[in-house]
Amino acid sequence: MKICCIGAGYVGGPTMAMIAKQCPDIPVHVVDLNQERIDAWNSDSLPIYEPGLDEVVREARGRNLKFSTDVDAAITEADIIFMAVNTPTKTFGVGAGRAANLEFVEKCARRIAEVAEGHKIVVEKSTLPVRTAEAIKRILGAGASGATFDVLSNPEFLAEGTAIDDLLDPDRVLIGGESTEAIEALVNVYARWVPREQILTTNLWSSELSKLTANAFLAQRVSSINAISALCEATEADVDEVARAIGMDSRIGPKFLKASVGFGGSCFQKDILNLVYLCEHFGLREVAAYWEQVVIMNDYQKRRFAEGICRTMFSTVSDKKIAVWGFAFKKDTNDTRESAAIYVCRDLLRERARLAIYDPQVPEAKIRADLIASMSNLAGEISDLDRSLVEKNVTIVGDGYEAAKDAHAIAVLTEWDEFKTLDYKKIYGTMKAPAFVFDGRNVVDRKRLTEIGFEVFGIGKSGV
Ligand SMILES: NC(=O)C1=CN([C@@H]2O[C@H](COP(=O)(O)OP(=O)(O)OC[C@H]3O[C@@H](n4cnc5c(N)ncnc54)[C@H](O)[C@@H]3O)[C@@H](O)[C@H]2O)C=CC1
Ligand SMILES: O=C(O)[C@H]1O[C@H](OP(=O)(O)OP(=O)(O)OC[C@H]2O[C@@H](n3ccc(=O)[nH]c3=O)[C@H](O)[C@@H]2O)[C@H](O)[C@@H](O)[C@@H]1O
Repeated sequence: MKICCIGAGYVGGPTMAMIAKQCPDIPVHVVDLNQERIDAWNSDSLPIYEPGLDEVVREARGRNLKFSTDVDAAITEADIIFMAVNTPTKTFGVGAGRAANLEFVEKCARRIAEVAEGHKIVVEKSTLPVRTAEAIKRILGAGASGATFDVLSNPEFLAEGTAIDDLLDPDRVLIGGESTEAIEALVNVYARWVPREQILTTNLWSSELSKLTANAFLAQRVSSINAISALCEATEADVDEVARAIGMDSRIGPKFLKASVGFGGSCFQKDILNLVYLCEHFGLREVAAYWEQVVIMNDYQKRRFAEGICRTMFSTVSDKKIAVWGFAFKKDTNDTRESAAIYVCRDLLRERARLAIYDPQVPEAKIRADLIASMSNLAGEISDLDRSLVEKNVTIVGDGYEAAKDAHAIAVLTEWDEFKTLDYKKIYGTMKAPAFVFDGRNVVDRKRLTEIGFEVFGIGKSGV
């Protein structure tokens, strides 16, 4: 048995590294069109930051884990082919801004149809709209090579920052398909380390839809607690106390109730918008509107945070220095896709603030590229004014202290652990007074900081 995976990104890389680690006798070949990414996977500096990933890759790479750009060879050799390519929101044509762009998945399927021989199991690892497998089966079936295929859906539930633990000890593995033999072949791979009762098998469509539904439910919890955070701020209730009180109800549960500046990441928004598009496609207008509200609430939360900063700082942040702590969409990742920080920074820049941004993992070029992109229109155009705001009003610095020096305010946008243990007395001494802290993640010790002299505003805490 041999495995290949097309797409060496945040999902393809870690999932295949884990399979290779747990199944030393199965050769695993991960391929990508992006040479730079493959080179990084073959180096000591992996393309993604993920706690524990280095060790897993180091153990398996060179033994039974290989990274290359030779897509055709990988397809030809493999018995099981995973497709873990990106499925971003469409930015053009019908469904722009909502539907998933299936171009990359379709290209994979066409390549497989062209070069495969014999029998292959093709696994949808990417997150896809329900009934995509129907299209994939047709594309594979139209190939001239005479190869035969089974298509399975095996969505991935790992979260960034905890990917290795999630892969090692998943709540469940989900496999949807039509052929019992194909399902069994994939079950046997995961069963090397995941207890059988946690490997769920379903029909293809339930599996595809379960992935979108899981992300929609998770994001809905964040939007729900964020909606309540606004009410807390108006009523002197404390959102962490409310979350704790409701989370102790075993029917609600305590996880995913952390109020924040808004959820980010490559998937929540795109998957919900995709769900909304699907519902509209099937004429389910009320269902579409229900789920869309989760994204609308998230946009409101990001906007509300930036507006709160301006309002609190005497209604102007123009020419004021604001330290931005954290740019990744959550801690323990270098991923910035859809990070709330991008939109908060954009709004502050448009108010002419000067930003000193620090993130322990995100490189300067990435931060600047994200800010430029956030100011561009759909055609990718950016006004001279917006470009000069990113060029002149943004500096990227090496730590939280440097960011806060001479600043009027600190905005905490990612919950990196290091922000809990900084020397706040020292920081206070270097800032302009009154020194504001806007904690978008509720990570700082409000009481201590207030005693030092800071004016602290949190999410769902009375104040901002
Ligand atoms: N990022 C995450 O934490 C999770 C993502 N997912 C889903 O997994 C899928 C992949 O996501 P990411 O890994 O984050 O994306 P990514 O953008 O990090 O990686 C995708 C990779 O596929 C490559 N690629 C695209 N077309 C190709 C082709 N025709 N041949 C070879 N390589 C090709 C790209 O060069 C890129 O390196 C998406 O559908 C996403 O929704 C699911 C669970 C978690
Ligand atoms: O399909 C995907 O891509 C993945 O999306 C999420 O994983 P991820 O986006 O990596 O990270 P999460 O931990 O879910 O956080 C998402 C966002 O919500 C925010 N969040 C999360 C939890 C919470 O209580 N409050 C909150 O604001 C985080 O800060 C982050 O910005 C899901 O948790 C994974 O199960 C799924 O596989």
